[in-house]
Amino acid sequence: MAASSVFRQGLFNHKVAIVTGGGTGIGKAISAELLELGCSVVISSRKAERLEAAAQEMRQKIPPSSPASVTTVPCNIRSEDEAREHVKDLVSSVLKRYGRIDYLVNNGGGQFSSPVEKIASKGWKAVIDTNLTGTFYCCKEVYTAWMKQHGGVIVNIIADMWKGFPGMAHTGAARSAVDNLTKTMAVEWAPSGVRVNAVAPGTIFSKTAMENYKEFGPQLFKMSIPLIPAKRLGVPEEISSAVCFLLSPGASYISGATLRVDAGQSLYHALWEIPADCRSLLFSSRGHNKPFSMGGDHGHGKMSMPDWRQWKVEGTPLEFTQQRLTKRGLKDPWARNEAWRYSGGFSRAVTLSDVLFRGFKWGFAAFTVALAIEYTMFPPKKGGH
Ligand SMILES: CCCCCCCCC/C=C/C(=O)SCCNC(=O)CCNC(=O)[C@H](O)C(C)(C)COP(=O)(O)OP(=O)(O)OC[C@H]1O[C@@H](n2cnc3c(N)ncnc32)[C@H](O)[C@@H]1OP(=O)(O)O
Ligand SMILES: NC(=O)C1=CN([C@@H]2O[C@H](COP(=O)(O)OP(=O)(O)OC[C@H]3O[C@@H](n4cnc5c(N)ncnc54)[C@H](OP(=O)(O)O)[C@@H]3O)[C@@H](O)[C@H]2O)C=CC1
Repeated sequence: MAASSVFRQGLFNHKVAIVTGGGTGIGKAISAELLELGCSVVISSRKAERLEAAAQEMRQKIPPSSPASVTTVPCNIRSEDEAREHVKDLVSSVLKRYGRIDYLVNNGGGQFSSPVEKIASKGWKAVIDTNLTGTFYCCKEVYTAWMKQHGGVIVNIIADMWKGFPGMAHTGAARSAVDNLTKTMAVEWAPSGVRVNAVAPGTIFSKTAMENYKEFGPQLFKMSIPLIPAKRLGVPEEISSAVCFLLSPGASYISGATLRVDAGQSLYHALWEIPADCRSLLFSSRGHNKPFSMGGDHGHGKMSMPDWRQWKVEGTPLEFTQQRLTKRGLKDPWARNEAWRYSGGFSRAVTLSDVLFRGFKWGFAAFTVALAIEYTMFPPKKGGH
């Protein structure tokens, strides 16, 4: 429940909002703050019991004088053919009950952590269908059924995927797509008086968010702390106030924007660790292509500028690359060609021809100068010998 909103009481009196994933974490904080400001909220997600428990809890905090109410509508936004129908039912039941939809907050979503190479196609689809297609369905349905004629405001919750999302590529791709979708809808739906914005949270602690990552959860959230300029995790209420602002008339001239609510996290380090002895196979052979490791202490937050003097040479590039490719089981001629190319063989060949060319060039120049000197000092006698 929102501690206490910084916004004016009654700001959203008689308005109606749908908040997907409104029964837990960030969605619950958004719903609670909207309720506190007088808005009626429909919370919607897959787990009906958990939704109802959250609604009960929030209901108790609504003052009797407030016009606000909270309702639950179970709905799976994930598109497995019938998802579109689920979303249609959600929207029509809200219109039936309240007769209007002023705000839509697409917060429901999530993912599992996995490196790209380990993501199964079913897992990829699950995350894309939830976060991208589910958001699309909700926006489209709310727009066609209500906002097209009456206006409204949409806020999409995305993520800190600005530098890619190593460890969660599927969600990075989906959220990036929603960032783009936000801009398109902002323009296409402007004539209807619909504003569409997004909020990109940093790492926000909630029990449910942490539990999603099972035993890895506590570690994941703890590991994030040093990588956040504020040196702490965010809390759901800090996302909620940004969402309420974007929904409010205070943001009446803001559309198509994505607000990063991450204490500068997206500008700072990334959680994905690259081993200290990493050697890029694509490193140019011009002078710096030797495999290296960095000496000294180059932990997170400590490395400012690499100290080139600390590079240590470990074998020839070709040896290293061959070892690496053999380890990966790449034994075909293509792999060997690649090994040769990436390890600098190609560049060395280019360098050799360059040296030969220069040799010829300077040799020719020297010969011409020598000839000129000889002709000046010993001009040929007229009339021959
Ligand atoms: C390092 C990072 C730095 C990143 C550092 C980031 C810091 C933290 C930032 C926090 C960001 C947040 O969003 S926190 C919010 C977290 N909350 C959520 O994610 C809640 C919603 N999430 C979910 O419901 C699930 O995660 C999601 C996978 C999307 C859907 O789950 P479901 O149970 O509905 O799906 P299922 O049908 O069981 O699974 C579908 C397929 O997905 C795949 N799948 C599902 N879980 C899987 C798993 N743990 N590992 C592999 N694969 C999995 C399998 O292929 C499944 O098929 P089978 O093989 O057949 O089973
Ligand atoms: N916490 C964080 O650090 C960050 C969170 N986010 C995003 O913010 C949003 C809220 O996350 P947060 O509150 O932290 O975590 P939670 O796990 O608490 O919230 C996720 C919510 O989404 C709902 N949901 C998941 N899948 C579906 C579905 N298919 N249909 C309908 N609802 C669904 C869940 O409810 P149910 O299980 O009942 O369906 C749950 O209420 C998510 O989109 C998350 O990815 C983004 C960046 C960082």
